[in-house]
Amino acid sequence: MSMLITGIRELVTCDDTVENARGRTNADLTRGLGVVPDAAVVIGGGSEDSAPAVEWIGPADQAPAADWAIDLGGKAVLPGFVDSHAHLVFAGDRSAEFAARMTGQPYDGGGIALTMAATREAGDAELRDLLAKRVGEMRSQGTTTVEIKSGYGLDVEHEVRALRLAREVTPETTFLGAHVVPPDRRGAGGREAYLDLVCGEMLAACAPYARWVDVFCEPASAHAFDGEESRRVLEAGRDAGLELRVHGNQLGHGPGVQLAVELGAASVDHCTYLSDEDVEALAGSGTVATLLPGVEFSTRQPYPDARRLFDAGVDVALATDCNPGTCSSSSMPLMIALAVREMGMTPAEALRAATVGGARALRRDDVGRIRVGQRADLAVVDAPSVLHIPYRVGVPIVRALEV
Ligand SMILES: N=CN[C@@H](CCC(=O)O)C(=O)O
Ligand SMILES: [Zn+2]
Repeated sequence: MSMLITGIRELVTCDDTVENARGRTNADLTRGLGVVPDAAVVIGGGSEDSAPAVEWIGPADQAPAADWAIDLGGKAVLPGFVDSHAHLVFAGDRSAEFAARMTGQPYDGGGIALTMAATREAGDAELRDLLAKRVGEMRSQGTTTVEIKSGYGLDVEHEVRALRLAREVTPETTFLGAHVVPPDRRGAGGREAYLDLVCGEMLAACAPYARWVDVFCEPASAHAFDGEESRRVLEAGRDAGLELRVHGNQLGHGPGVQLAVELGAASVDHCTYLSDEDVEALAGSGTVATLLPGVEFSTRQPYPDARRLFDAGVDVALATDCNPGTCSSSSMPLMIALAVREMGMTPAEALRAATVGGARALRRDDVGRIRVGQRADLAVVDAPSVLHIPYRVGVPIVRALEV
């Protein structure tokens, strides 16, 4: 079965091989997005084993026939967002912590223990329901690929459970046993013993359910891990066959970025505090800098300067980091608006960072662009141009197209 989609006023492909159509409204402002104006797309295939794929893209007046057709009536279409950083397997409520921060309380990672307790307490069915609700919330805002981390179980049984549940909804699962040292392990020698567990029994039990290993590398937090501890976790994960990602430089300057680059991590996420050496290291590397503006919004930390990264030639992605502590929003459109308003990105840069940038951060080339042969993961904007995404901030105008 094939489906023809017409009535696409602006098709944003994020494909560098598609030359941005010139001489039309907003041509300069959407440069780099590979725009096809007044376009049509044909989607085909799709079975139990394979996702529907894009079969044809082009001007609507040249579109081939298909088994059935829908007319979007003049909307914009773009690749579904790739949210490459999220923590969705958790229970409990930390809205009071957010409220306290708004009146000056700093964030230090200490609240993770509260979520750990609530998550361990929750049954599988409750966690599965919460997870499904959060993934649904993301789809309803245009996200079609999401990475999900463990990190609120912090013992073997509950870390495995988190990854098993996450695996039910995405192949992009990340083992984050090294999120913080859990409170019951913080006595003398407990820290070392916890790291032994993370790099030994816990990793062995979690690896079958994970693609990635991650670590909260943050010497500024007493709860998280310093450079040497983080290196140990990442190397153990790599030896177990996992690929690497890092939480780095969130609360202060630190070794996270340099370590991620040295070990060839796919992405280092947060990058709130960057030295010139960090930017230089990222620029010459295969490591993406993933910015998480919802965290700066929700912790009142300073927004990093994305311009500095783009000017240095760093690969940049945008993600939500949706989690109960530092960013409770699952909205990629909000991240785009914040990146434009607060981080110095142009709308086109932010849209690329949220699509093809996220795909790079996950080392995926089948998502993040609209291209013949790729997955038909499309998002529809209830407006004639994608520029409306940051412009109409807070208004739910983007959704994943169900095909
Ligand atoms: N920084 C570490 N982990 C999460 C926050 C976790 C929490 O506070 O619950 C983050 O990415 O910001
Ligand atoms: Zn995170």
